[in-house]
Amino acid sequence: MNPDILRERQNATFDIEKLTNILDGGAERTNRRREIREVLVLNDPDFDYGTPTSLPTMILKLREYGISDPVEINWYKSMYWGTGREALGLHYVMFLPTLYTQCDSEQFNKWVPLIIGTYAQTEMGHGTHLRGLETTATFDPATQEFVMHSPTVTSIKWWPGGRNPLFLPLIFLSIPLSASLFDLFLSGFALPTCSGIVIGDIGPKFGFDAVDNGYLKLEHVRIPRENMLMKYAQVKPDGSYVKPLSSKLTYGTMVFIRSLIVGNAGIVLSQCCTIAIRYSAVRHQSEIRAGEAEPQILDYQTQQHKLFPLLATAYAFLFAGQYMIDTYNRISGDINQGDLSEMPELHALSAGLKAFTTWTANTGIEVCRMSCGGHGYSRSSALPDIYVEFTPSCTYEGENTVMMLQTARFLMKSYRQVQAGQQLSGAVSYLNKVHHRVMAPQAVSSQLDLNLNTLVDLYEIRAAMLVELAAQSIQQESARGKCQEDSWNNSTIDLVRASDAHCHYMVLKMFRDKVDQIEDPGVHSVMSTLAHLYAIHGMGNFTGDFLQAGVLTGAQVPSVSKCLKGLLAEVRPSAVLLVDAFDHHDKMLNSVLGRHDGNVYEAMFEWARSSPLNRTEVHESFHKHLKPLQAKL
Ligand SMILES: CCCCC/C=C\C/C=C\C/C=C\C/C=C\C/C=C\CC/C=C/C(=O)SCCNC(=O)CCNC(=O)[C@H](O)C(C)(C)COP(=O)(O)OP(=O)(O)OC[C@H]1O[C@@H](n2cnc3c(N)ncnc32)[C@H](O)[C@@H]1OP(=O)(O)O
Ligand SMILES: Cc1cc2nc3c(=O)[nH]c(=O)nc-3n(C[C@H](O)[C@H](O)[C@H](O)COP(=O)(O)OP(=O)(O)OC[C@H]3O[C@@H](n4cnc5c(N)ncnc54)[C@H](O)[C@@H]3O)c2cc1C
Repeated sequence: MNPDILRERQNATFDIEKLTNILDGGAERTNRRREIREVLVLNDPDFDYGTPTSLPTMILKLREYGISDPVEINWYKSMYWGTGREALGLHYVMFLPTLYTQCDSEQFNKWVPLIIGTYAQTEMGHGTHLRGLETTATFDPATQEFVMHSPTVTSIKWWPGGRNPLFLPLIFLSIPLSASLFDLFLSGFALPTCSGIVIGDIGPKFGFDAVDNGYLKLEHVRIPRENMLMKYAQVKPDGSYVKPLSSKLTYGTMVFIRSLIVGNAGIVLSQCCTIAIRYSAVRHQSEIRAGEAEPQILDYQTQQHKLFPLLATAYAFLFAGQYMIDTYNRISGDINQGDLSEMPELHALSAGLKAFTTWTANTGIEVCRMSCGGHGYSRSSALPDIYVEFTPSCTYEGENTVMMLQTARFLMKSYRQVQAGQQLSGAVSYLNKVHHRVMAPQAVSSQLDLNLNTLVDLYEIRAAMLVELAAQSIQQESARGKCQEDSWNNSTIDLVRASDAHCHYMVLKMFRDKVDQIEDPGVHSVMSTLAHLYAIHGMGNFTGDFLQAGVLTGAQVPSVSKCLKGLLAEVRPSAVLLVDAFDHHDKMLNSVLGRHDGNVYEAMFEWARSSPLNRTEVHESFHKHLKPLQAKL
């Protein structure tokens, strides 16, 4: 083991295993996750790590081991495939969940055990604006069929992931059927028997290469009436239409996956922090004091400033992900029982946190990569591949700006309810105080009150202020004679800013609540330090907001920076231990720089030597191209 890494792991001030247990949701979950990883994957003789041919093996193994719990499926898949996406991802996180939530019982029993499928909602002309989808579904009572058709080039289904070229069970959305906006259809197209179907691949992408994103053009293709997913809405044999409780129930899968993405952003950021911080502990470069040995780059304050706030953010997002999925499970359970009262709040929370966490993690991956210098640009670091695979999450499952504006819709509606004298509950209850809060500057002291609860309050006031400013912008636009839609559009910069601040407050609040639950003194202390770092770092980035909200004075601004520096130094001794607690296995991280043993240079040389370009002393291209040319010169 590299001596630097060894030294970093001595004198731990907290129990790493206990922190890993907290991240997993308990010691039993940690043990089960490791059992799946060590026994069912790594020690399985059939396991050939992540090669395409192993996809069928993976499916059969999941059945052989009786792994059916969605989270355990994901543990197995992520160990099998490492940090990359894989062809079945969409099947597990969109196709199956849609069948689980939108099939009636007969359809569920008929289809769920049997098929692998994709989710074709987006069209070439519309991804965000679902009411603009053009694919038609016309019911033919004479034959009890729906005629599916792509009337225009822009209506061609575009992007469905995992578009199996041979057999194409897919769920797709078509344009409105009477009062309902969308209905989901399951269409088992076995290509040889279905004319009128044109499918193909949409071509090379920025990444996401393990997933074959395709296109689908339908020319008056007929499918049985029974293929409409009929849990919430039905078309009867006589063509009459039974409306769903809410047209938004069709959007349920998107809410589910957005809820998952919040935790996934935390996982991906934790992977990158593991790589960058372990590497920074073994990389020596330049000098701090003339004549002394080159220091670990982790001892440079700028390196700490790049990485430690991201480390704190990774923990924050992992805890936010736990909260999000718990909230999703609770509210979707109520929805299943017919209680839709919290559906708008679930939509607003999942949409906003999905955008907030993916935007932040996306930027953070690049900071981690660049903090590793040239070796960060090498594929051996895994960081370029992680970035390429993660960055579309800012676009898919709801483009982030659009998602932030969905949250803003909910915030504006809540603000108007407060103005009308209503008492709010839930995540927006802080708006109840928006008119009564004394936003006077804190005590004249130039010292910041570092109590975590106080910091949460400051973020709450900042969010409330920005919500009010956005609402006032809309009111000012209306007062200038703008229609409601133009008043909204002319305020969307403020609206996104308000949603971002709302999400920032929510994430810090969740972090604080999680820290409050931690009983072990050592773990509580180090997590409290990270939560403070997360809060203070945000205050440094958005100082203007806190000054404008009147909760920070000009005299206190220097202490924000001073406090930040102190917290960076406080985290330094525990940095490697904090990434060890994420418990990412070398095989899954697949990074020469992030190895648990820190033996980077030896591994990098071996990695380079294994390159196909190094299979022969002289590359074949010399003999094929250069040598003949030299002979002619
Ligand atoms: C078996 C399970 C296995 C689980 C495994 C466990 C773990 C997995 C681990 C990791 C996985 C993590 C991540 C996964 C990684 C990758 C995922 C894999 C692949 C990704 C492939 C990508 C797929 C896709 O992209 S599918 C297509 C996605 N498309 C969208 O999201 C469309 C976005 N656009 C919209 O949603 C629409 O703009 C809009 C928001 C619906 C707006 O609609 P519209 O009506 O036009 O506008 P509004 O007038 O604004 O809204 C009207 C009204 O409706 C309310 N509303 C809107 N949406 C919803 C909703 N979803 N729910 C509830 N209510 C909604 C809105 O608030 C408004 O209401 P109001 O009028 O009262 O204000
Ligand atoms: C890797 C990948 C995989 C995908 N997999 C699937 C899949 O399996 N199935 C599927 O159905 N789809 C899939 N998609 C498609 C994805 O869901 C859409 O790309 C996404 O919903 C965005 O829609 P769009 O591409 O039409 O972008 P647009 O909505 O055209 O966005 C372009 C720009 O317009 C802005 N904009 C749009 N509307 C508004 C508004 N109301 N207010 C302000 N600004 C706005 C956006 O902010 C953005 O800046 C995938 C996409 C990617 C990248």
